[in-house]
Amino acid sequence: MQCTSIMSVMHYYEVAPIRIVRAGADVFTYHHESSLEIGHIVKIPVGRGSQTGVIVAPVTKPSFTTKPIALVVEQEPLPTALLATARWMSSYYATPLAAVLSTLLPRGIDKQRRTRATQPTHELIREQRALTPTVDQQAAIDTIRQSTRTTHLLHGVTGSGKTFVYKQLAHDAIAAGKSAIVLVPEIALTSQLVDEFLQDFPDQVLLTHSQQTEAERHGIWLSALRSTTPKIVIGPRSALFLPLRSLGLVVVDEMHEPSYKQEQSPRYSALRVATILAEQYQAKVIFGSATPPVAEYYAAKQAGAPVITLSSRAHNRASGPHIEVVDMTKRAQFTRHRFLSDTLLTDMERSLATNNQVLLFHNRRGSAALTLCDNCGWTATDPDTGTPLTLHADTHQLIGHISGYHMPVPTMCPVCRHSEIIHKGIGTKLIESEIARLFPDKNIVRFDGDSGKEHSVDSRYKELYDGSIDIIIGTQVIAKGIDLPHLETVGIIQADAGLSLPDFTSEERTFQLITQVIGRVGRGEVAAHVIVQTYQPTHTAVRAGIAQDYSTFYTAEIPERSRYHFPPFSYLLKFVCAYKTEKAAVTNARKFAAELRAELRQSERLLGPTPAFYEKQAGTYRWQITIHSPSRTHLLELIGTLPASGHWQYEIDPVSLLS
Ligand SMILES: Nc1ncnc2c1ncn2[C@@H]1O[C@H](COP(=O)(O)OP(=O)(O)OP(=O)(O)O)[C@@H](O)[C@H]1O
Ligand SMILES: [Zn+2]
Repeated sequence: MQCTSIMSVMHYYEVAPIRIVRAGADVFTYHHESSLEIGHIVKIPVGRGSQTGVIVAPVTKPSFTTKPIALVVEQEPLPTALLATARWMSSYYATPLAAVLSTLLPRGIDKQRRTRATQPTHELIREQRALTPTVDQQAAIDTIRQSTRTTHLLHGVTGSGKTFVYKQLAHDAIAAGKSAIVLVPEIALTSQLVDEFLQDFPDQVLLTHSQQTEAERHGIWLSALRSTTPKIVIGPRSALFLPLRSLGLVVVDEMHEPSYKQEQSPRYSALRVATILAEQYQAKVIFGSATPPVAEYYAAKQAGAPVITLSSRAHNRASGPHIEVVDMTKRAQFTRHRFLSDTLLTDMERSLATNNQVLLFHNRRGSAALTLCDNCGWTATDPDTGTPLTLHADTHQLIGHISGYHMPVPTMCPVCRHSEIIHKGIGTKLIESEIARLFPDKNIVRFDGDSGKEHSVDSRYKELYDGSIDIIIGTQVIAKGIDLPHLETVGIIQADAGLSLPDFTSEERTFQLITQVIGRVGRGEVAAHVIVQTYQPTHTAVRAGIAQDYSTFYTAEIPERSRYHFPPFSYLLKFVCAYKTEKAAVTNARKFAAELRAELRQSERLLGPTPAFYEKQAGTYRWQITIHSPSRTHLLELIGTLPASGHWQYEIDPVSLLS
């Protein structure tokens, strides 16, 4: 009734819309006739339309007139810890709160949906034995249990049994009535981890992954929000944002993986967000890896965060593999095939004869990296990016992996009309076709960015585990984390392939991949072999990778980072502009660089402007400027000097300077 509503007290709230309403404004004031809580998701009128928003604070009646909140979308408010984390992300990454909230909340949050089952339908695959913890594992568990710190780095060599440590600490969290989040770097590793956790926590696992539909994601989000019992959440970086009532543990498994950095705005690091979230909930975080990023390792030590080491393999009969290095410049080792050495082929044959598995790793997709004319040197390049096109022989296409550009393979040179078009370099598709020719009766499966959903490690995990796939060929997708009992021979086709990329993390990435791939074997009772083929056997990243020697790599890499002002010694800020013409890109980049130089401090360095590695993209020319600074705060201030135009993008803490 009219008069009672006048009599009743109005409540005023700051509401943060999940779409940007006006640049620079994160919150707006609205009123509601009943009392609401911080974190309530509501519908608010904005202009002529309506928007979803989140209540961030109660306020006193303002002097201006306010509009009413139209509707409360969810009875259960968002956990305040999650909201606080969102606000932290907004300021730490200099990103509007709306952009953060729309990342945090599921799409179609205001839709009414039929409720559905959220338990993963997963048939248990891995054989479970009751494990007695090793001395190292028990010590790690005890240290983390007793620690009063938030973040812990679990540096455990490949096969050291980090999963067991995670599970024990997850049991602790559940026993205390708190949830746990276990992050996996990509869907490839989900099945294995879900299997491990479902065995221990059959009714409590909530699984999120990138291939779920909008409705499925929403369903899982709601069941987290409404759940009164603790859950084990398993998923990619976005799993951090499930609205849990309580949280006792966050695990970031394979913390060195680049997928923990989001590449669209907000360009956040799941590692940083995990720590902030855990602080809000008073939970513990474990970053696990056999190859922690050197910058993270250094920072953890500096901050006095516990660094816990598992230095040997967990399985009592695991002896580590026998490793052989093949120098690719010595062609006498390649009498049977041009890139599959005699040693590798012999070892493959031996494993296959005894029904054991073989894994071949190569970090290049497609069939060949370079297509060129043997007569005049013309190279097939992507008109959008200026970088070489990759041959995909199965579809007779040349494809740009960044732009998606494709064209049929030319039968003659477009410049000199010569018919000798040659293809150089090795890709996983070429390896697959060669292996299929050499081993025609074997079950061969390729896993890489081209192999599609039905050939993902996740969907074919059972065949990988039980050994019915004989030969596994793949890129970095198969390099990490997987634990396969029948795997006996591992071949690295060209260990130095990644070193040619001009990026500050290329060597680290090469070291990590070699270490991780070798670590796929020698984990159990099978006496395993690894054959590492490389043109650069003496390169530090290659040598330390082969020796599985983190400390050698770390000791060599840290002074390099210091000398060239890279993390952990400097923070990085990258500005990239995109213009229709090269001239405009150069002129504007130079102009902004001059403005930035005027703001620079003594301890800071500006590099550029230079053409971006992918100089041409989507019909624009891209130029970039990089700033190295010991002060992250000052870099955030520099973002504030960005010209107000749609031509510029910035990224703070980039993990690559190439994209
Ligand atoms: N205490 C134990 N006793 C015997 N076997 C164990 C023990 N702990 C783990 N294992 C076994 O050792 C193998 C490796 O364990 P896990 O996959 O957890 O290694 P990881 O540390 O995660 O390695 P990676 O870094 O390569 O992923 C698994 O097969 C696991 O079942
Ligand atoms: Zn030519």
